Amino acid sequence: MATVPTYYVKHIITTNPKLYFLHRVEKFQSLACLLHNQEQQSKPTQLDNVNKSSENNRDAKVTSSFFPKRGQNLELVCESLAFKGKGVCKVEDSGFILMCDRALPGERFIGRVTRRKGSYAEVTKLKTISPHWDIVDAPCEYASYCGGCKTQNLSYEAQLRAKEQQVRELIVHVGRFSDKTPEFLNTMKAIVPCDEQFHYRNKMEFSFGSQKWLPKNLLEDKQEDGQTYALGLHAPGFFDKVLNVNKCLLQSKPANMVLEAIQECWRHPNFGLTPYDTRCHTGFLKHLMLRTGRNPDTGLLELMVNFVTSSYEPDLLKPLVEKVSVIPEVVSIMNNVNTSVGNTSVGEEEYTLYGKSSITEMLRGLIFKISANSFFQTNTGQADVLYKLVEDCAGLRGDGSEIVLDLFCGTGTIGLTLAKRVKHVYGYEVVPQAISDAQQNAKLNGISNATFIQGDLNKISDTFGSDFPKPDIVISDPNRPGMHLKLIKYLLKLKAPRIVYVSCNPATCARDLDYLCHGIKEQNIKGCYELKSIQPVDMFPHTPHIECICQLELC
Ligand SMILES: C[S@@+](CC[C@H](N)C(=O)[O-])C[C@H]1O[C@@H](n2cnc3c(N)ncnc32)[C@H](O)[C@@H]1O
Repeated sequence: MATVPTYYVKHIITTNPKLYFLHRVEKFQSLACLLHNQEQQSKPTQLDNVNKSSENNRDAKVTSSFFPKRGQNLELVCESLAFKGKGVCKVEDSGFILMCDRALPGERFIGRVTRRKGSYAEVTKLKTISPHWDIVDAPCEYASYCGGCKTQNLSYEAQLRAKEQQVRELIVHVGRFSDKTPEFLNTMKAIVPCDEQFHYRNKMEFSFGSQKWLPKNLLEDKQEDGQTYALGLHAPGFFDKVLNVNKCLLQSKPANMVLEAIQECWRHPNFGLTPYDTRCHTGFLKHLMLRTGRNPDTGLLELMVNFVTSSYEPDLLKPLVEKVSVIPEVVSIMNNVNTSVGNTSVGEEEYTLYGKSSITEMLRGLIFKISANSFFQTNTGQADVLYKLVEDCAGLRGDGSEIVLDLFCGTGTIGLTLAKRVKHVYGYEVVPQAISDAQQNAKLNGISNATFIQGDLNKISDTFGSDFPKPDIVISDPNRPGMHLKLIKYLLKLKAPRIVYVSCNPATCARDLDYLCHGIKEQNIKGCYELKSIQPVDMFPHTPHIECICQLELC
């Protein structure tokens, strides 16, 4: 029988959060079984007791292997946070793992098993018996049911601890780095907190929907207005239901003024505006994207409002444009027209309805132009901190002699912030618009030693690298799936003296670090890097996202 190579399985597992979790759970499971077998088999377990008292219990002889069953109610304690901020609960003795959305470390609660997935099960929280450790009041009225800020009622210090612990576990279990050596203490740095824990997002995308969503306990009180149309955030797990939101504490104050102004008027019957219905593909308004930047001359906030619609009908948008253009910070109103049935906000056509077609932002002393669809780090303040750390890890000599290869360069931000201290920067990126923004950003800042090339780094050929000199430093900042194996192999062959790996997914990051440092055994490829440091950075308080900067040096 043909076997699938382990490196391939590992690559797939860490790219897919669900599979990754399963894999991790299986590791815990085997450990738990091992420990369990060493214990006295006759000892009654808490698990047995729960089974016996359960209404669903058919037979007192039911063994732990049949546990838990779908629909069963259990009393659980959350131990830690895992992927996507889900709470991890273990059944005492058996170590069976249950995952519960919105359960926080230390919380004792009653949960109902909704799905059993092989070696772990999913649970829905029914009732909290005693709250989690480090409980705080969530300032946002939607925090307990909006999918965005899952940990707003966990103290910020506890959020940081949980994130740091996740990175550490991944580096040890997936990356195969030992945390038992004295060097590990120096390698694994403490997480860098975010100074601004609210109003830090410079971009928010809200959706218009024809079906307002409310959690069950609020249905009776709040749907008296008879309104079914909503503008807000997608209900967790639903592509067609929208939680109506009048204010989001993660975005800037002027962005909230725009949201409120639109909420006040868009349903007015005289305007004839309809939300796009994602099931029957009718309706006009799809998304409202709000981007906040800063004017480089005055330092004042400036806002772009982008309406994503299913067709181009500027007259229909006129009342909304009039309403928001009076807000002093609004300097750009755009219309992206997206005729596809998909949920994306990038339009096939783009129109300027008011003011300019882009806004600006400042980062590490440079000015960046941001258009409606260009990628830009969503937390500007913390991006400044992140880029400073990247520069430190790059360890530039500063004599203008080095070559930097900036992989997944987006609009060129990292490479451009390093350009003044190096000989040349070569940036690679798949999105053509981002490349053109990067070139304009270089011009805007008077930088002539940066070249940006459009290309797909998942599809590199054997000739990749022939059009630039061997780099001294490689910066790699991929999106969540991490680096493709082809790119890893290229880097192992290239042997640049230093790699700075910036990651927004610690699972794929740990996997890629394992390849670069320990090699790919099945392919007889040796690793040739040493992990010098791994620095988690909190870019997004109250959410499960974690950024990491890793410094690697050629052995
Ligand atoms: C996390 S962002 C980093 C952007 C940039 N370094 C920054 O800090 O603003 C990842 C970037 O990788 C790009 N990207 C994703 N897949 C890619 C691929 N296969 N080839 C090249 N670029 C890709 C995305 O378009 C995005 O701009």
